[in-house]
Amino acid sequence: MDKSNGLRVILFPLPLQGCISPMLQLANILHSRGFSITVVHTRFNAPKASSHPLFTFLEIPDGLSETQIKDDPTSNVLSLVEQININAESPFRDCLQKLLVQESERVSCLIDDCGWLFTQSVAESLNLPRLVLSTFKATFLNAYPIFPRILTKGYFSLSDWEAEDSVLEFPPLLKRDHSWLFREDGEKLNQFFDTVVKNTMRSSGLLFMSCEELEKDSLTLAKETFMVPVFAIGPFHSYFSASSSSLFRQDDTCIHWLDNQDDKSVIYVSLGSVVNITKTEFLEIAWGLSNSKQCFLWVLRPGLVLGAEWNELFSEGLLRSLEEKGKIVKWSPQEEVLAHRAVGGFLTHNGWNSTLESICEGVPMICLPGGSDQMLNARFVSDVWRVGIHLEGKIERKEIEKAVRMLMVESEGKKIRERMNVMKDEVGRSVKNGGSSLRSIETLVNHILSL
Ligand SMILES: Cc1cn([C@H]2C[C@H](O)[C@@H](COP(=O)(O)OP(=O)(O)O[C@H]3O[C@H](CO)[C@@H](O)[C@H](O)[C@H]3O)O2)c(=O)[nH]c1=O
Ligand SMILES: C[C@@H](CO)CCNc1ncnc2nc[nH]c12
Repeated sequence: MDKSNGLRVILFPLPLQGCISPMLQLANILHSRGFSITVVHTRFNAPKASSHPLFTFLEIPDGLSETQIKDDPTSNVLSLVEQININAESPFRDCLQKLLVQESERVSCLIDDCGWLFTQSVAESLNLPRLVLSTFKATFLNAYPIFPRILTKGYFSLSDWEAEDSVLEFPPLLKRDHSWLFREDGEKLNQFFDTVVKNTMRSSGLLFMSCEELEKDSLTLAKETFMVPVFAIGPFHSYFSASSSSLFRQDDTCIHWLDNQDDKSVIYVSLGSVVNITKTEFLEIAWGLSNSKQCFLWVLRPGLVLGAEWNELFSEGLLRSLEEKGKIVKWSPQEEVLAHRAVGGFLTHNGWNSTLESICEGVPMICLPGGSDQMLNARFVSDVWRVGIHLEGKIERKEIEKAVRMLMVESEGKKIRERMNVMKDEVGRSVKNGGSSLRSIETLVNHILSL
């Protein structure tokens, strides 16, 4: 670890697993460059301070009641983000004000999630520079300013069969992806995106957990769109594991189970921390996996299936046939799983973190996006990079069985795997000596020092 440079950076993640992990990776990167780190966080989904002894953690109230927390507010991300944006504003302002007075080191800047709507104004009122972290692919954030145009085109109401062709405004998205993109109220989203865009344009810089090897053009476009310095500083998974920021207890028994499986024989199945599926979809996935006759490791997160606690929907017969070939856990150490020699494929919802982790470990994917940026990530994986198979929203046992077999045993799968190996090496170079992300971090550090 480098020695301290006498400066402190304040970080403030959104309280979602997919936002906390990249923020703590950023914390590790900046700490390794000599910055002291304070992480301000809500009580809800508080990161585990004990996993990060090098950083200072400060909790602020978020106004969520015990009943709201018990009902799992992450089941509607936009409502949650709206609610905590209202509740956390004044506690955050108080906390930041106190910090700036009490802190013995000079505070260089605030870096927080693009989903916080009040932090730009708070930082300005305290004369503190603010940088923005987007936990999405840059292509997705670039779509925020053109959202009103997309909205008026009416793609959202198209039904699947009308919508095979691509969207001029937002490649490589297909029109049919749009009905899924945002299942929320368009006007509400419009306002949200508009605020994010305006705040980002007032900020001192924009950070992405991404790299030039993945999206050079989108990064250039982001610079032009938001007119602030842009830094692509990832993917750093092989250096600072995202799993160390896990909010839930990881079931490590799956690693021992993987140890007993053949090389590249297991399909890992996980839909991330917020996506929900219906009971019917859940059973179709279960039968699809079982009928594929391939080994699988399935993260069945409590709360994943709407209206179910955990695995009570399995009949005894189905459970028995699942257990022949599979292992089911509530939460996995995902990066360790993807890095395991026995894992040969990843059936994923294509959250940006999962997508990056899969690329870093060279694991080809089956894409089952659940909405928002996942629709876009999935198109890149299947249609642009061609390192995965898209289920096209068909959560049907036959389709799942077909895709699993195609990826794991057929010659098409072999080609996809070869392309993924090439991509893994390319993207891996970004964080090695002389790589684009390492250079970007150097520029970022100098930028922060100049603020
Ligand atoms: C289910 C499961 C997840 N994880 C980790 C892997 C990832 O680092 C992280 C999940 O992040 P993501 O793959 O981005 O997915 P998710 O939780 O849905 O993330 C949200 O935030 C992401 C980043 O903004 C978005 O790209 C997604 O669309 C959004 O839904 O949690 C585990 O370590 N073990 C697990 O069992
Ligand atoms: C409807 C969503 C757009 O997908 C906006 C609020 N959600 C979010 N806003 C900002 N960062 C996020 N990281 C994960 N979810 C996020």
